[in-house]
Amino acid sequence: MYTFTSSTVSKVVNSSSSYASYSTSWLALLASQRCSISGTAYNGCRTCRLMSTHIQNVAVGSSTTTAPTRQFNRPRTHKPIPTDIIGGEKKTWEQLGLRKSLVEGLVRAYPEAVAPTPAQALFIPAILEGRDLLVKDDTGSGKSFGIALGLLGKPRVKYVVTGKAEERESVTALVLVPQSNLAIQYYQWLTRIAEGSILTDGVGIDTDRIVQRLIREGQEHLSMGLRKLHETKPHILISTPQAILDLYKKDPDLVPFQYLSTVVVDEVDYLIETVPRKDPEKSWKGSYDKAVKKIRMHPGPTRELLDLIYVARKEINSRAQEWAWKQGDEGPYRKGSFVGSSDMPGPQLVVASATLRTHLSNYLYEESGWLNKKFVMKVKNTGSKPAKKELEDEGVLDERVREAARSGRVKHCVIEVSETDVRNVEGAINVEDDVTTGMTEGGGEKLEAQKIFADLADDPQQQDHGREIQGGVNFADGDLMEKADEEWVTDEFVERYRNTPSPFNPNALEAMATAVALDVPRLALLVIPSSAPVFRAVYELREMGLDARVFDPQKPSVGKEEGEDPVLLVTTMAMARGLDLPETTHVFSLGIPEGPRVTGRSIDAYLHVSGRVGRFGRRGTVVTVVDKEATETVTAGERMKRILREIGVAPVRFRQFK
Ligand SMILES: Nc1ncnc2c1ncn2[C@@H]1O[C@H](COP(=O)(O)OP(=O)(O)OP(=O)(O)O)[C@@H](O)[C@H]1O
Repeated sequence: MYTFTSSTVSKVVNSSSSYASYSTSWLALLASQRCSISGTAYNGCRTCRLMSTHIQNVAVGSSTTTAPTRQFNRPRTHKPIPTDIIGGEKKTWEQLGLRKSLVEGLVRAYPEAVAPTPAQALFIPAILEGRDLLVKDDTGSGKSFGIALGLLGKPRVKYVVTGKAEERESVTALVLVPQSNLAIQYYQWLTRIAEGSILTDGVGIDTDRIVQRLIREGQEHLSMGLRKLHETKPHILISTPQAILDLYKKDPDLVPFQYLSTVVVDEVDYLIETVPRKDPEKSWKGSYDKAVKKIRMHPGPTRELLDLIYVARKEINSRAQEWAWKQGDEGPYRKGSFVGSSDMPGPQLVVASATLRTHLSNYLYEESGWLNKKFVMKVKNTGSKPAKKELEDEGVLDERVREAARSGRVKHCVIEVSETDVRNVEGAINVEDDVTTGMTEGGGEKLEAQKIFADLADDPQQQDHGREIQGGVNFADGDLMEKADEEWVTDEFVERYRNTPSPFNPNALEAMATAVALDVPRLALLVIPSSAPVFRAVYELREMGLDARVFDPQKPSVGKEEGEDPVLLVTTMAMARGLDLPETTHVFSLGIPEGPRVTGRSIDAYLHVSGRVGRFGRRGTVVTVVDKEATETVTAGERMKRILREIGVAPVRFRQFK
């Protein structure tokens, strides 16, 4: 499907003149090894010589040799090499290989982090060892936090400038994230831990030497981050793939890829799009082909960047694969071969997400060419869930999902709204008050839902919210956002919003506002579609009397006192990925995330949205508000029930509604 080897190299190389130095280091490495394919010395192997000529040619911009291109549908003959590892032993932080001062810093900054989770106990040593890693575990289980710790535990990369005696520091680890909120979160964790450990070390702190972020935040351009990066090279650089690509094209020496020790791709399934393989005989093959073609034409910045960083690995993996197809199992991976040993060129690659579907895993292992296949570890769900298939065979799935809904820490509610009615989706199960959700904990006053609706209905201003435009029309706040201050709202905003129809369904907003007023003790999060205007949503919710605010990761703790009005933070699906807001008890979603159809994508999207609560053993409530009007035979409520069933739970009744 996705061809790599020479075409990628040429593409990559043509876009950058500094590729030459990068490929030279790889060639030196190649020359010092025996060929893994022919088994002869590198210089005596025809394939190696061909390859090196090819790489040298493309490095100077004159690709003449064509390396073999992999065909997507060739049979896979080699055995899968990585082993899945589930769970791990209980260990202390020190036993994982983290140095004492770092652990002291961690415990000082995060006293609750007394011990690593089973998954962290597995992947932190693997990070320190330099293994490639695929980490898939529940939302809020500590993946990103553990990865950040592992990176802090790695030795600093230094290099000697040719002709000079001095050593220079280079960026050791590059953390790629989809958006600025997650970058800020990483940054905050890392600086807090580093500050704690430096206190222990008894030396001053230069945060810029430890971590920097290079990312566009709001209206801020990259220039500030670039200035810092020019002055000091951090141990860990957090950025987006696009920002690093832009930087590489402009100034490839600022973050030289050949010195990187680790590349982390967090929320990998968001950053790299893949599609499930389909049976060529089936009728929907056409749509699959179309999707594949689209990805080939627009591979996206993450693929582009990783192709660039792992260009040498791609060539080696590709040749090894070719060899395997010709020779049968294992050949290129045999003992003593440098393919797949820790000597493989390129930095360690760590990818993580709560949702890592098989097609993405397959792509990473079999097609991307980025992984060091013999030195890779897969750490997956440490919570044990029975396979859905097994449950279905036994005919117990429904009972199991109902039980999971009753006993789970997170309650999933689905509310259907129409012009005249707001009610729980049919079949939502009742749970005891004390196990519900934090609904009663320190909570807001118990108001009657009907009363609030009556109030809203009486308010002529609320009735004015137009219904002409609904769902997903983006009234980009554009220029106005620039002027938004702490309080976010200016007269200009108000003026514009008053005079334009709302893109939101007013019934859904009202129902949600009511649920917040009735049930949220202090802090909740509203996640709206990525294309929807956040400021507008905040404006409308404020008009309804809620303390709604645009989510700002720089001040996530709202710090309201008990008894005060709850705060509702508003953000988009894209900006919510990976966010950790421990104080949040409720998350609201307007409509089916990535809906309206039930697909792997919408199920994963729901998992990420709902995963903003119930993190690290906490409890929480997820409320999805959908439109009752059935535009098709299946209502949105029924679709949401299907999504919940897919993730192993049933809807729970939101008790203040019918
Ligand atoms: N070993 C630990 N002990 C106590 N708290 C921890 C530990 N590891 C992580 N945490 C806390 O767990 C919370 C969730 O961590 P993190 O954001 O890394 O989860 P995640 O698995 O990456 O979630 P998502 O999939 O949503 O991105 C954070 O508040 C973090 O401080």
